[in-house]
Amino acid sequence: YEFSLLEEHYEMHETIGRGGFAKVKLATHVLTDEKVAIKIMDKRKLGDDLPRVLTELAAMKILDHQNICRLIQALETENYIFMVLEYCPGGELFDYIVEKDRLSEVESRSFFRQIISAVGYVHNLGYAHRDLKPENLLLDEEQKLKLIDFGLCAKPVGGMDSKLETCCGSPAYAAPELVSGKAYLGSEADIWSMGVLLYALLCGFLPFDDENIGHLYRKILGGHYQQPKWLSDDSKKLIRSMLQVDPKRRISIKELCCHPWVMEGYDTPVLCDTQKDRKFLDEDCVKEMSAFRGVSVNKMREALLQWKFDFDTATYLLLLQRKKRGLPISLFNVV
Ligand SMILES: COc1cccc(Nc2ncc(-c3ccc(C(=O)NCC(=O)Nc4ccccc4)cc3)c(OCC3CCNCC3)n2)c1
Repeated sequence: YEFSLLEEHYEMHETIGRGGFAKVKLATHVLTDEKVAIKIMDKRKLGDDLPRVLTELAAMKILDHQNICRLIQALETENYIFMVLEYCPGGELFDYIVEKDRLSEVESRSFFRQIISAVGYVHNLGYAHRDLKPENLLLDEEQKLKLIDFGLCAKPVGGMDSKLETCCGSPAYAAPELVSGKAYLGSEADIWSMGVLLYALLCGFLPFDDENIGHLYRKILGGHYQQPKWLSDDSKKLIRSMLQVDPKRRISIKELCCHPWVMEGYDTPVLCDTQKDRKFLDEDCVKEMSAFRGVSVNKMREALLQWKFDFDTATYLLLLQRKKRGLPISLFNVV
């Protein structure tokens, strides 16, 4: 029934994640044999959260950055919304840190620069993420980070939302102004969460942690945390500048991009703009698709440049992914 259209193009596999009201299944795009993650949302269960999902879908169609998990196709049926998303074979950054106990300053810096770039890009578009944590940072096949918003908490900046802990699980990464239910700026709250993230990368545990949620809130509002002896002075200073209880005293994204600790070993500040350009299409992929679909190259290019996130957009993006991985992109012998 509603899944049949999807199942013509994707072979569904196991569920790899369950969020508030979303389920994510691993799937294979039949035509290109590429793996994808399909987020399935039941509109009947979404209730008054439906507008938030439509906001996220609209955001995903705009977000186009090398460190953000990209939308491949969007499909709406009577009762479901399907988001076909880039599959990240490396899994969650959370598991990567747990496995390695904690990361070196060099590796933490490499990851943190990618996080700054992705969050800065989202902020420049007027969005805030609001749920930055290692579970929402995935690793692709080149160990690059991809930001996702699994808990469906992405909202336009400035929104007041005291329901955070309900839709986004543990508030260990949540800023003081957020846990105290005050009105807050999403971009400032994201900086606090990035401070908690950097601490988690360098230490392997959280700065504020307590199984009793009341004690956890008190620790966050107090802003006191341990400084393990292995932390360098520069990393302690950087973390301190992000974990400022008063949001107005917190370092900004712009200052982060060229902070001495962030710049160490690199000769360029972090760039928050995208390296992708939607006006440019890969001609090999367009040609392959036009031959396969029996339409002219110009017609195929025109259709793809509309970025409708339909089955053609999906085939194009997954062919491009294959090409980037050095795999053949001929569609005829894949079917
Ligand atoms: C190999 O073992 C493993 C093990 C685990 C995972 C994987 N791979 C793997 N790849 C891709 C996904 C995925 C991508 C995007 C979205 C999403 O919700 N996008 C929407 C989105 O990103 N909005 C947005 C982004 C930025 C700003 C604003 C809005 C959801 C899921 C995945 O999910 C599994 C969950 C499991 C629970 N923790 C989180 C990930 N898993 C692989």
